[in-house]
Amino acid sequence: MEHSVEEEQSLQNFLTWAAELGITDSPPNHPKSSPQPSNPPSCLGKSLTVSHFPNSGGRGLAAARHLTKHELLLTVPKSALITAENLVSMDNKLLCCFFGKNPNLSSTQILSVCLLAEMGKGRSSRWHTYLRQLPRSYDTLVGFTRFETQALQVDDAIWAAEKAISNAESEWKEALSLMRELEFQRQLLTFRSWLWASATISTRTMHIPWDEAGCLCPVGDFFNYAAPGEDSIGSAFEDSCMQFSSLQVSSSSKNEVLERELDTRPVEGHFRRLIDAGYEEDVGVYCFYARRNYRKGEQVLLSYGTYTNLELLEHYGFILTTNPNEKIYIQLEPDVYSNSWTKESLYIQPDGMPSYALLCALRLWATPPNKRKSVGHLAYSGQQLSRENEMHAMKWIENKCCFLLDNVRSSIEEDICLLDFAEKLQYSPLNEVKQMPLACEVEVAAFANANGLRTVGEFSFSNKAKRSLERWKLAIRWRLRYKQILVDCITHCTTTIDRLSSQQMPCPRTDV
Ligand SMILES: C[S@@+](CC[C@H](N)C(=O)[O-])C[C@H]1O[C@@H](n2cnc3c(N)ncnc32)[C@H](O)[C@@H]1O
Repeated sequence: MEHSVEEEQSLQNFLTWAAELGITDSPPNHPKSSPQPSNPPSCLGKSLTVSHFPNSGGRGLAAARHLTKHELLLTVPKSALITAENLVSMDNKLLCCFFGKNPNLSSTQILSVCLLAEMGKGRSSRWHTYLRQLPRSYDTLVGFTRFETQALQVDDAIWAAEKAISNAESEWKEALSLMRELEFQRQLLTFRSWLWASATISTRTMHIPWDEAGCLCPVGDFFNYAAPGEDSIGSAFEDSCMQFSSLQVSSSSKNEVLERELDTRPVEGHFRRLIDAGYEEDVGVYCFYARRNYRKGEQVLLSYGTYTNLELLEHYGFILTTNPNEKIYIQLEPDVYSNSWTKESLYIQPDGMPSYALLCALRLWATPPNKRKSVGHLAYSGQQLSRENEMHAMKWIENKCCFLLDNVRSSIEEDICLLDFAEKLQYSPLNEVKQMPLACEVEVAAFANANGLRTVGEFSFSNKAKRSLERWKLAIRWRLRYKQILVDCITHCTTTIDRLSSQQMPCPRTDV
């Protein structure tokens, strides 16, 4: 990716500014800390450098040298963290508006208002150098147009997008009177500006114990994401702890427990780090650690938490082709559903296998009601109950997957074709996109229509259409992965049924 001289200069200014705030990748007492000042002064260069990774997050941080697992890589002092508290404390207008009043807004709404107020100050903002580095637009679900939302094809995903949009709209309306009271410029009062602020917060805030909205963490928010467990071969304990680490995660109480643990551990030393990032109260610093060893030049990644692809799309605006935490939730009919399982435990895994709970629930359902009690303990311990029972359960899952696949508008082959076409639209000169694949005609026409393009040949895109193309591709990639998992599940079920039906041996338990 090409970067303008201006962008490079702006990044360099930002890194110098960050160094002045005390942000550093070679903290004092760090064994790799160097007394030599860099020229121009920069907060990076000893352990990390800014680099571009086109297929895994774009701008990110690369290892500047060999990095060792659990090593402290970056520290950001509390005074450099951008929180609602410090934005309000340095702004008289905000202070007056909030002083003694409860604006009845959530902490995230308050941070959005503060962020927009800061944007309104332009160059005079204390955080101007940081704010300039922020993306101008995001691909989170909340920014999906109607066409892009429909391109997700699956009801649950469409519903998630519609809910995100309507929630954002309500939150914006609730905050409008405060923003008017603060005399925001007209442009900052728009829903578009609100979406930008809330997406900035959703994609970049990091957990802090004293504010649920989290904080913006200059330089620390340059780390791109890897799913917990994806690139670290840690112990089960370490992996489960990683779920609660770093970028704003769902449960603040879990974080508090974890941070209490962390406070007792030295920054460097013999103890293994439990997580890869967190605010350390005793030193008043946000610390980032290497989750594994890295070779020089490799991208250093952070776990923001455990997310399915739909959740990643909703909160961060991207998906992973290989996401170990992907799940296709399966709704059971009332006659199959057992209260013993939470709905979140009933799903198909990314490898196409039914989850433990789903299989247990179906094995019990496939057992005659009068026998369920006597075999319950076997089912709950994950055992196969009988050959017929297993075949019955597998047939149910297979039928369910076929039903779900029948309910989406396009096939896997069509999606692959469409994705290929959409990629070409982006990278090929116009005249190379000669023929539109027939199978994709309807959707391509809908895309052209939604973006005010008269014909599919007219693909010299406006910036708005380019952004829409990105989100459309994300929607296609999301639904494609969904369908591939369902197909893998069908293969698993049919293979199991074939194997069981060819077995000659009678099963030990023929009573179920
Ligand atoms: C905390 S920021 C990371 C830095 C960001 N790349 C930047 O340039 O500022 C999080 C955002 O980076 C992108 N991102 C992070 N990890 C990614 C990944 N593995 N694949 C694709 N995009 C990713 C997403 O846009 C996400 O919302």
